Amino acid sequence: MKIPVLLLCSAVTLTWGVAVKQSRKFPDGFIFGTSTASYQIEGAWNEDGKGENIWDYLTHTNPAAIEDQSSGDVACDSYHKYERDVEMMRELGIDSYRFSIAWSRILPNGLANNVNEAGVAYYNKLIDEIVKYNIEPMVTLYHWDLPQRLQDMGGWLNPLIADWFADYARVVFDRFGDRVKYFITFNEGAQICYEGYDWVTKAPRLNMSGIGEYICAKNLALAHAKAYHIYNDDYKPTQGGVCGYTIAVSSFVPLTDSDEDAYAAELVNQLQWGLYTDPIFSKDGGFPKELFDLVAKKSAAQGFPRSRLTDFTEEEKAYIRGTGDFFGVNHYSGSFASASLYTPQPPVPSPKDDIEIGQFAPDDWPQAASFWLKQMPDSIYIVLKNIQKRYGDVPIYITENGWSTHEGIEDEGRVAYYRAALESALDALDEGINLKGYYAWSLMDNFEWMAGYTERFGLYEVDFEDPERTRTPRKSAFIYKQIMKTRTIDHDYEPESYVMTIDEGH
Ligand SMILES: C[C@H]1O[C@@H](Oc2ccc([N+](=O)[O-])cc2)[C@H](O)[C@@H](O)[C@H]1O
Repeated sequence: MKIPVLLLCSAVTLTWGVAVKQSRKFPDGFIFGTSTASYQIEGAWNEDGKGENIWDYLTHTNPAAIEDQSSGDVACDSYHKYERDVEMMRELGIDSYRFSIAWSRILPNGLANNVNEAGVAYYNKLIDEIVKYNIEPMVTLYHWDLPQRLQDMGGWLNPLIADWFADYARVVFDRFGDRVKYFITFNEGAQICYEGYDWVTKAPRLNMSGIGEYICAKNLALAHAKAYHIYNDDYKPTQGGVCGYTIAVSSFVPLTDSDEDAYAAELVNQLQWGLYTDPIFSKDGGFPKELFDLVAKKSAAQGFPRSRLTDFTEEEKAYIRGTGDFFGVNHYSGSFASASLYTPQPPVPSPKDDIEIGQFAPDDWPQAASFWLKQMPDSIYIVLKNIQKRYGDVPIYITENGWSTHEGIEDEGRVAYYRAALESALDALDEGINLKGYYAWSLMDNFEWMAGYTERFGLYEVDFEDPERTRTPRKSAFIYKQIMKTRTIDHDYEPESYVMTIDEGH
């Protein structure tokens, strides 16, 4: 067995026998930012008319599902502390802030007949505060917090949800599009559909194995396309923004140079992201061919009269194709893919639809606090090349990238991860990949879904024992600030002190 050596594009060259670092610069106009999501930071779960969402429902009815039996009821309390959040953005000197809107905060029962003006007012205050300091807001319409009333009516399995989402999207564009120029419809299709309706690792935790994900994937694509067309036809001409889609993309590299392992890597890419993004970004539209054929074959062998993965009509394909102004990538890690070597060790994405593809993540890759997160060398470069190969020169934003620790201000693991990740992004830029920006996950510690508060991703530490939810910058905050300020990566830079200030102009 031959394990491929990854292409490591080194930033070190030899001059007169001495190793010197080339100081490569991020190009002018490259956007640096940080990301968060509503349920993970806002709290105020039932204040000022907000409706219940599927994470409120899950954490209240089944607290044991969450590792520390916690919830996002208060979280970072950003609903009340948003001014401090914006102050942190100014301290860091970010260009842009990605956050999400809680659907049930502005439409309490999910439907657009009843707009909660208090919820709208909260986002108006937040957006006004952001733009006041020349920070560009990037808004995700849906980061997993579906109004519970819509889930009661089937959630993402009910085809009517495409219209419910489109109506919600129209309210968002209408109320906030004068100041928001970057919209993302969905955060991570596979996590919404596969984890929510098959693997039961995310709300609503419905086990519709082998079919739930596929119904959801189709409804999600149609919902995205409807929202995109509304923006494109009714708002873009006057507001002039863009509307994209964000997906989790890991780097899957064939373990050997055999055809079987190449097929395994292709299939795992199709399972993780192609199922969601091919309908939007591929030349021909529709679901990925290999996966589509495989599910059809398996369905037939299982006695189903038709495939569990229902195809789009030609009209639907045409309606969805091309509905992405940019491709948002949430990238964290990767692994080798093998057709034969099945190694049930974390991180192992579940073999969806019983497709057993071996995932091989070497022991010597650094391990984060999250079981699924290992630091794969040069993985951003690999991922961006894969996307370019699949969809050409579509504009790409890395909308999330980050590293978890258990706690602590001296977060050397996160510092090393960010430096390596950004070097890898520079490698991709050097090769002309159309990468427009990079958002660190996350601005601050927050509610990490099923892991509760046991894993921390923040540039700022949050004290969840403190009613004030005090935020304190970690070492990584100073390192990221220095990178953004100089637009270069100085691997020797050490902060003089851990006192954060706002630089002139921010
Ligand atoms: C830590 C953040 O995780 C994001 O979700 C994913 C999903 C999939 C992978 N993956 O490696 O396959 C990584 C992260 C999520 O969007 C965000 O909210 C955070 O929880």
